[in-house]
Amino acid sequence: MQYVSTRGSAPALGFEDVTLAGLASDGGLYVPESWPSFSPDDIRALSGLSYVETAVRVMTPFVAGSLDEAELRELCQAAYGRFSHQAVVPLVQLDHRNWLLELFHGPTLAFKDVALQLLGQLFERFLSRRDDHLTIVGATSGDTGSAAIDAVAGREKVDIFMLHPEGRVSDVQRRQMTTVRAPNVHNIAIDGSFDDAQAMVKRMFNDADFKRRFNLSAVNSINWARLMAQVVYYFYAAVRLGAPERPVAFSVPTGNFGDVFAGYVAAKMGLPVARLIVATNVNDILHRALSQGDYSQGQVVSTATPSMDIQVSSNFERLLFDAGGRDGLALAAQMGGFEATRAMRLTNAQREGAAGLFTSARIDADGMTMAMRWAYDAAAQIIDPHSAIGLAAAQATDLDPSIPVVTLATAHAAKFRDAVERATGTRPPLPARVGDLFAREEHYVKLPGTYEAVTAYVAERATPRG
Ligand SMILES: Cc1ncc(COP(=O)(O)O)c(C=O)c1O
Ligand SMILES: N[C@@H](CCOP(=O)(O)O)C(=O)O
Repeated sequence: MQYVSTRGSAPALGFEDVTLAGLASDGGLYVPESWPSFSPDDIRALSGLSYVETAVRVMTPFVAGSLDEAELRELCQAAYGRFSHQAVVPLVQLDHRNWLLELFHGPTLAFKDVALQLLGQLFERFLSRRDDHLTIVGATSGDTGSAAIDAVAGREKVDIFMLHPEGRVSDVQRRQMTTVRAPNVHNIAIDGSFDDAQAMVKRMFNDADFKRRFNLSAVNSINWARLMAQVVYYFYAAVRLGAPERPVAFSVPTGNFGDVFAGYVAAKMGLPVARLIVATNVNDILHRALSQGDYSQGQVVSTATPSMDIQVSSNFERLLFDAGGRDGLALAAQMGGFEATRAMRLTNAQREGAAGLFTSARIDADGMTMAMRWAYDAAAQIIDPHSAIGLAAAQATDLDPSIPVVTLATAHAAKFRDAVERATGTRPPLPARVGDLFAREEHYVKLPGTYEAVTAYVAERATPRG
């Protein structure tokens, strides 16, 4: 399998190189040169398989040329062996039509673990083949940071620098990052938003000299391997609900457009996905883009769903590329325009290409609270605010009532205890695996939100290439 850049001028690479590169050298994102195809029989054959075996079947075409099936299985077993639920991602029924796919049973209690536990294994395997060292720089609005740190803490061939927006993540999220004691882990709180942090990370990748000197790689969903691992659970859930015979809709709380783009990939591979509901909070750039063609960056507003307080969604570029006809050079010009003016209109081809599968909803604080209360009162489920945004969007979307709707439950309620308590009157306890979080000592630096301050900090501590 070869991968091409959404901006059309970086060299095509195989899976191993794409995983280690993160962002393409022309500033674009890597996507497979064509989508693997699963026939109805291939999908039927997934029925009854464990999560690990489903993962091996779904991901094998994407890693071809870099890992054989036995190697992939070994890495998946190591990654998903650390989940606390036998099913890895259990499905829970809420009513006759609504389901939750619980993606938060990994070590750091959010869906990010599903991909990042595997990415940690992939880095280790590929680096041992080439005797190399990586510097990971990442941006987090709360969950990617802890999941990535957990996946690479203590690994000899990797240093990780994680930027989070100071004061804009929950206490549990911050402590999950800053209480990890390992010499290769560096936490940086910046004065700014997640968007500022993400822009800095991309700028470091686009500085060819800096990228080469420190051998930068990415753990954010700009890294293709992140999305590949997330495609698996769409297959796993849909097969349990009757695919390929019965189509299934998914509602996805969305920020950086990675999770829902993985659903698009599953549909492109042949999974009968009836709808992908893009659920945003009031930071609604994606809702405006999909419903009106207006992709313009608004001011970020802090909400009770901090992980989705995002106004520039990295992976939307992947959709614009694929749905718009895969013209990389045209997209490079369009994205250049966005980077200069912070606004762009989708082309007709991009809008039509997305319209067949996507629908969107913007959910405000009241909608989120009502969904949390409904899940608690009607189905005895305590859900986190992000999952509630997804559930509210599912309930607001008009669909054929015979189609099951799966809301992706992206985080454990305990990560957002104050918001959950406000909505339901119940304070979720911290699960045993993070039970002593508030007794541990925190380690992080605060830096001004400038590129110069952050790169100077990284350059002083990262291992330069020999
Ligand atoms: C709990 C939670 N829900 C939803 C999202 C949004 O996912 P994505 O950025 O892949 O759209 C995030 C962060 O990305 C998150 O941490
Ligand atoms: N919500 C994310 C933001 C980063 O998204 P990613 O999927 O691109 O890593 C977070 O929790 O950090």
